[in-house]
Amino acid sequence: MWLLLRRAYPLRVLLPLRGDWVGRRGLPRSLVPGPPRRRYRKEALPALEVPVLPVTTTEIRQYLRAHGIPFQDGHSCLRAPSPFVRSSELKDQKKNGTTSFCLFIDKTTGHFLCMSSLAEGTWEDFQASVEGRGDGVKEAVLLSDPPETEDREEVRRIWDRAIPLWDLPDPEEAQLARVMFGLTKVTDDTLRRFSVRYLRSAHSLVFPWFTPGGLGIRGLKLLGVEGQGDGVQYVETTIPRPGAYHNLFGLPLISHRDAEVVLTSRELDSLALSQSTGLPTLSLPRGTICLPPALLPYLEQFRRIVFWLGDDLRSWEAAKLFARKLNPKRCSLVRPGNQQPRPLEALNQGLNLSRILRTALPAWHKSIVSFRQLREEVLGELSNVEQAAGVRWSRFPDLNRLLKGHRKGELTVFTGPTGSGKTTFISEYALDLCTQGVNTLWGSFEISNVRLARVMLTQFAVTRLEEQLDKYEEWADRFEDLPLYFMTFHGQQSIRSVIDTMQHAVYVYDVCHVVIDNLQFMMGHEQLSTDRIAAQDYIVGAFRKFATDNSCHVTLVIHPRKEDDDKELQTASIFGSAKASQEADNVLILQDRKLVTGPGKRYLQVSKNRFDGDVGVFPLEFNKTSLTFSVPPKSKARLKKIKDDNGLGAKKSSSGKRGAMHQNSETFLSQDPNPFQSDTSKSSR
Ligand SMILES: Nc1ncnc2c1ncn2[C@@H]1O[C@H](COP(=O)(O)OP(=O)(O)OP(=O)(O)O)[C@@H](O)[C@H]1O
Repeated sequence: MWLLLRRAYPLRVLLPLRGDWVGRRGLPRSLVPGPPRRRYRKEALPALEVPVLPVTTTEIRQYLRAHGIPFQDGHSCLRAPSPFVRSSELKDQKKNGTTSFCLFIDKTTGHFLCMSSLAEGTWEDFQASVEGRGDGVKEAVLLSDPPETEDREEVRRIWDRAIPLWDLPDPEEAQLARVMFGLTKVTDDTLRRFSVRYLRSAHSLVFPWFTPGGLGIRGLKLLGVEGQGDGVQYVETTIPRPGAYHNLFGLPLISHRDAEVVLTSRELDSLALSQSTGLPTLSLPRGTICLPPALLPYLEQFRRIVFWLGDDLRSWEAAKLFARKLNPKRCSLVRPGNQQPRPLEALNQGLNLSRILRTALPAWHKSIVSFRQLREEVLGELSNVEQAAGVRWSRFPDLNRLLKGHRKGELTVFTGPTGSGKTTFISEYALDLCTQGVNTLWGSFEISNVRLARVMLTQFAVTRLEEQLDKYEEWADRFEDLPLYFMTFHGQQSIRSVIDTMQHAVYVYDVCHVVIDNLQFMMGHEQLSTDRIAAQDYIVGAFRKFATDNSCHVTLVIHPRKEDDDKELQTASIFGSAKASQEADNVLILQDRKLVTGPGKRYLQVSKNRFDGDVGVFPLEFNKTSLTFSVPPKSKARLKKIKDDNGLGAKKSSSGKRGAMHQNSETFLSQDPNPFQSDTSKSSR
């Protein structure tokens, strides 16, 4: 197929995000009116601010009762009559017999949405309006932001230019488009029901986002195709930008009587599913990346929700996380596997989609499970060994060789001497994952978010932006679309408020990696060293529990204890008791002493790896211009797998406790008093 496409379209057409013919969103310049536009935003960073005391469901219930507001308990929301519906609309609702309980209050955050007026706001906004503290402007203030004029115009312009596939004047072009998107078995009728169009100038499908009630168009998603090696990959562009694109594609086709729905991660899959099963189906706006709570009210009506997100382990993990938000008791999951590809592929392979749906497994597990309930999950891991090892770094191949990947639910402890570049390194390590779709929350207590974002943006662009300010907007736009969030804390914080913020981020933004820089900022002002050690143990325990309970990776920066200047750091050099290294799944040490052959040279030592036991060390070279660390191409010192880090590991394995430290049977170097000595003969590369 790729050859066919190559012949039909010049390469630059197939690579819509590159070249000078594209506008800011990757749309052809002809569709982007006027000179380059700048966006002025109040908040440049997606900073996370959480009320000091997050509200609980019990408090919401008590408040509603105390104010005489009737409510119904739903799966993820409480439903109540909306104070934001005008009296005329209320009369209409009564006449039509439609329910007046159209206000949905999120049980976890208190955030509300009025389905009738589309007013939305925080729990505090709601209280203010109930108590008449809204200064008479409540509706104007609370009504959800209309799309920016600029976006509205762009949406309208594209939508008007796009045409149904069957209206394309050249049948060959229509056929090619169908082949390109795998739509040869999807009928015109299906495309018509879902109002899918085609934009010839960008060779993209256009999926509309209609306002509830179907009166207007609120946004859209363009799906193009890009060449990648011998294959192709789909490229999505949304208007508005991904963070504000909350379209549940297929919603206008859902009747309020539908009690079941199948959720997919792509519009194309929903087309295939609907056509071959006739079941109600919706696709999530950003696939497996997130399920924004703003969408939960639209899913409240369903008694049963089946997730069929894709054919890989990542889709399976995302489905399990999303099911938690929707109440796992009503959710079932289609397990990825050879015989269960994603819906569009299943349709194209002539499989029976209804039969696959019947194999969906309940998402809900009791606290005690039998192997029978786990066997499918174990099979999933065994048949996707590479994916089970986690997301691989693109900039740090040696880290992949040792740790194999970045996995959900783990705790990584990272240490290194003062001023050695811990923040700089961990910033790039997290950015690398974030650019691959790992939703990341940063807690930077020492340096300001602006400074941190500046470092990250430089690393992202891999260039010194100070000298190329004309490129700033372009890079900043791309950076802004990363699933990256920052806590607004600075200086000393209580562990409780930090954990609450993390919990909020997991729920609202599906964050699956939290970086805490650094733990010392949660330890209060205890003077006595015994108090400090106890405080640290408590905090490490809290992060450990958080990581496990939320399937979220936590990377914790901890300062080392004061050591002699000429000593290498070891696992035991981490400040405090042995708790941090015992609880951690991975221990990383940034070493900057000995064998320093040039300025900026550092070594990264993996001294604990619970996943498969491989530990070792590799060099990092600092590039002062781009603030990046990279493996020097012709370095003599190469990755070395080492047996032990002189202490804790040996103790632990002899105690026979859980943990895969040092269990790997690969040929290790014998215990080396100086692990950094270059030894190319034993290089693993
Ligand atoms: N390998 C390196 N060589 C030279 N300079 C570096 C290197 N790594 C980082 N730097 C620079 O050193 C400064 C301090 O780096 P950074 O804040 O990352 O260190 P840190 O270990 O986190 O410090 P702290 O111990 O105070 O938390 C920054 O200006 C950074 O650009």
